[in-house]
Amino acid sequence: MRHFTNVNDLGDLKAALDEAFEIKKDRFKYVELGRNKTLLMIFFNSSLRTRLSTQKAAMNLGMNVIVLDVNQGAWKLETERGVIMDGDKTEHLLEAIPVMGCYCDIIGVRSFAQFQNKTDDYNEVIINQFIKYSGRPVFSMEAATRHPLQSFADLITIEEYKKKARPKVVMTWAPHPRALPQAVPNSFAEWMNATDYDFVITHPEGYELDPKFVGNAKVEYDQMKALEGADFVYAKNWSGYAGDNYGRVISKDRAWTVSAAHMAVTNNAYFMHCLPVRRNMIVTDDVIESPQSIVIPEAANREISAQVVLKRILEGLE
Ligand SMILES: NCCC[C@H](NC(=O)CCC(=O)O)C(=O)O
Ligand SMILES: NC(=O)OP(=O)(O)O
Repeated sequence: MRHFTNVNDLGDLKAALDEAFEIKKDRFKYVELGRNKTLLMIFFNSSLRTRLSTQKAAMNLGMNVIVLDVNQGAWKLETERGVIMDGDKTEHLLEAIPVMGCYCDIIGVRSFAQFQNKTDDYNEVIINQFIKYSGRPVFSMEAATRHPLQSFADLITIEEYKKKARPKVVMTWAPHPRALPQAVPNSFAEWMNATDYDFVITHPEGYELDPKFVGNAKVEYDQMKALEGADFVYAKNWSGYAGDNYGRVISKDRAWTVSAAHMAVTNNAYFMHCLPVRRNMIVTDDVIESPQSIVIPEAANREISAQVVLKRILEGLE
């Protein structure tokens, strides 16, 4: 594997899951693979899980790791071409990217949607410039439209906890005070569509996601109806995608906050969230603290998903 930005880069999901469970049994089996190889992780946005789990995965593979928080200590980067750089931005991404490529073997990039230009966001202009100009394999640590390391960890988690071959998985929108990207729900939908699970998406009207990601999912506007009989409840906030609602908060309706009353109509479902989560906005304290909440094992699987991806990229290095 050269780059990793979406589900298709992984190929056969069954094989990827087998590899994940093999690694989970013995995390240090491939500790020689990354010897003298350097991972550079670049963060344009904050992170707890991605940063720690990806670094741990790289260390399990024997790699060296460098982390750059672009907003803390690096020069301010210009991303648009053709701009007269007479403002506060010191360096252009077009020089910074190939320079960063000189110091490492693999690059991970976190760069959220900026909500200034939907076309740029949905064309993934930032991570695609890293792919084009770094000369290195690049993987997404959450880009503008997808968060594939998260979705892969979510899939591993569902496979570990499911009690039937074809569980009902419901992704529900939940309220949040700020405008959040669509990357996590887009990506989760993309990965769920690559399985044969019974997959349902529920959200208030106006929160329709890009049809490209919704795929064959059933969209149900009645949250309680959607949750009936669910085996997994995957909560997430996202901001509007369609038309003028792009990047906007349309509703903060706390009737959508996942509570015990919501979980009561499910098939004793497991509760999932990628974290960080705003308690009593997205989910009530009692639900996230309940035995059915698997948010911690879900986060733990981020180390495994990252390790499969790094292992495959290392195996593909010339
Ligand atoms: N990678 C996990 C989620 C990251 C991001 N959440 C956030 O920015 C939360 C910010 C806040 O709660 O203020 C998102 O939704 O894509
Ligand atoms: N779930 C996730 O990606 O968390 P961080 O934003 O903390 O990395």
